[in-house]
Amino acid sequence: MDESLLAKLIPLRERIDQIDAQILDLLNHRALTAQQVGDAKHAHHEHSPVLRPERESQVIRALQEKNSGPMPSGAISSIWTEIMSACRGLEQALVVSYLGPAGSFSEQAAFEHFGHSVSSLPCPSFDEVFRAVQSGSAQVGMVPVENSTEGAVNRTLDLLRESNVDIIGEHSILIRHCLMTRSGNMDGVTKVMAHPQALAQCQGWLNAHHPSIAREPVSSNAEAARLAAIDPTIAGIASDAAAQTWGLQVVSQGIQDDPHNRTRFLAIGQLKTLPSGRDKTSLILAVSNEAGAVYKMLAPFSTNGVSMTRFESRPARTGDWEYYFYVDVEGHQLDPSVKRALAELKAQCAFFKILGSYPCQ
Ligand SMILES: C=C(O[C@@H]1C=C(C(=O)O)C=C[C@H]1O)C(=O)O
Repeated sequence: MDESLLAKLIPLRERIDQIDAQILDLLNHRALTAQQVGDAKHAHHEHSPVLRPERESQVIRALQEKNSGPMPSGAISSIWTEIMSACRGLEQALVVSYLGPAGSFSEQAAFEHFGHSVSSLPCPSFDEVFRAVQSGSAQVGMVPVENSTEGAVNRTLDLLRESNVDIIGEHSILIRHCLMTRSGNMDGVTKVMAHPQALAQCQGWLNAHHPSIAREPVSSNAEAARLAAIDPTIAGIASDAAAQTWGLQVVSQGIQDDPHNRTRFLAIGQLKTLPSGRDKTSLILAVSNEAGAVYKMLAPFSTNGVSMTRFESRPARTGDWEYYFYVDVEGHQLDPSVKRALAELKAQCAFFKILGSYPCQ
């Protein structure tokens, strides 16, 4: 290296080493303090939850507001997610269930949301993810609920209605699909495998580039990658991370039809999240199949000044054109206006279920 450059770098690197030593000291100081919080919670109530999603959101938002740069706001969020994950991990490793195997987008969402100091429980289906949370073998789970290209993830909607878990957070990620094989080319490939959602998100590209190769749905994209790793006649559609996890070569990158393809995931658990100051409430409603019923059903939101951010319907499977309506509104169920709207809805709806209030991402 150039002598004059080296002369400039040496003191700067020494300064960075000093700063890192200070950060390390502070991190340990923080970890000890978080442990004291844990001890205080435990002394107060043996089963007090270690994870407080609203507190973690408040910590990150407060730092983002305080931040004057040049650290980007997104970096503040990912760095502190990891710091809090490590602090929590000292008290108790949070067990997180999600649709596996390793390398799935659900795994990515789970790590981005809860940090890496967790214990992972990859499951073979969404049903198993819910079951793990409900039985307590996982404290939290991460499931996809909607995609910007393909819409609702119906199985998740049904499981939210059937099971007894709370939504405790949301996390949306950009979904970039890759086509991958063992060899890095498509020679001898007879099947493209992926989760049905991924096949749908890439159908235009597949029609244009590999119209004659059969498409076969499997339980997850990472599962397709796992299968492609043992069979050279299979190409998988999955994430970059899955290609690395399963030792595959990427044939084509970014093959999703929409370059802005995003999936929103929900964090689920068995705990009630308190207001964080910027929250959302999700619920399921149903009314009788009569003229004007849906219009009337929604009136309590507008009369109480509550904004609706999502409205989705699922057939109730009665064969009678009856539906469950999945509604997201701004605010926490403990906020006075939301509370009033919910009380009115509960009194008038044939079906009413609160899925949870949780911090907005
Ligand atoms: C330390 C606490 O417990 C956990 C860890 C947190 C942290 O490291 O900042 C924040 C919230 C909780 O999930 C707390 O409740 O403040």
